[in-house]
Amino acid sequence: MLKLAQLHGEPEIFHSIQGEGASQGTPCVFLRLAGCNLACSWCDTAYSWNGTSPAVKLSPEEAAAAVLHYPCRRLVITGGEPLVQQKALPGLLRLLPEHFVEMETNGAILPDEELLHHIGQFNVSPKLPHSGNDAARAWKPDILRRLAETKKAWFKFVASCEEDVAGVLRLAQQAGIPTERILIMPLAASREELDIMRPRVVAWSLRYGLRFSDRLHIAIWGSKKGV
Ligand SMILES: Nc1nc2[nH]cc(C(=O)O)c2c(=O)[nH]1
Ligand code: SF4
Ligand SMILES: [Mg+2]
Repeated sequence: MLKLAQLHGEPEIFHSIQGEGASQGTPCVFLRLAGCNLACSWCDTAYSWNGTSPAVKLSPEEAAAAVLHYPCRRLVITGGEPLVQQKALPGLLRLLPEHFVEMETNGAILPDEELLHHIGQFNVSPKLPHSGNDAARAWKPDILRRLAETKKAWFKFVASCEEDVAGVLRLAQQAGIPTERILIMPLAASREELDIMRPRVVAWSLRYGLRFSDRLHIAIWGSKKGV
């Protein structure tokens, strides 16, 4: 069984454009799993792991049917941290052989070989000290190195100040992350915060030669969930 986040009384599966990262703007079906191995102070999906909204259990067949409801052959598996449930995922992905699958992950759990085979793109978002997590739990250079070696991974870092960006470059080097695979993204939970942060992050992106990622779903829908 898969445990999905619950939103408005339903398992959270929705159709939207990818709001962040290397495939920003692409139509995708999103499936949000419950549970996380970290606890970021600014998490925008805490309801998926902090117990305020109980998870919904779906069989692989039920989850695949809900995904296939949408006329879209690109799937984003997100959370929470989807790799907490990695053993249950091949059963779902075998039922979706025509889908290209992206996974949003915090990069602190290593996907096994079977899952590496199924996932076409990892959107890795390693957590910096400003996330409030214990660094030894959140920053796993060996796992990030392995993900970088797959050549399927992009690394998006949430930045709130210029020191964060300098830190990203230092840490990325330590974890074997190629500079051209890094994106920096504004820390923002609302459209207002995003409007303030976007020009700052763009200026850092130019200064440090790093790719910028917007957060289109926040720009368009604000802090609304399930979009
Ligand atoms: N449109 C849209 N794009 C997203 N990219 C990553 C998301 C996430 O919550 O992981 C997300 C999300 O929740 N919505
Ligand atoms: S890793 Fe992601 S889902 Fe988990 S607490 Fe941090 S932001 Fe939230
Ligand atoms: Mg998110």
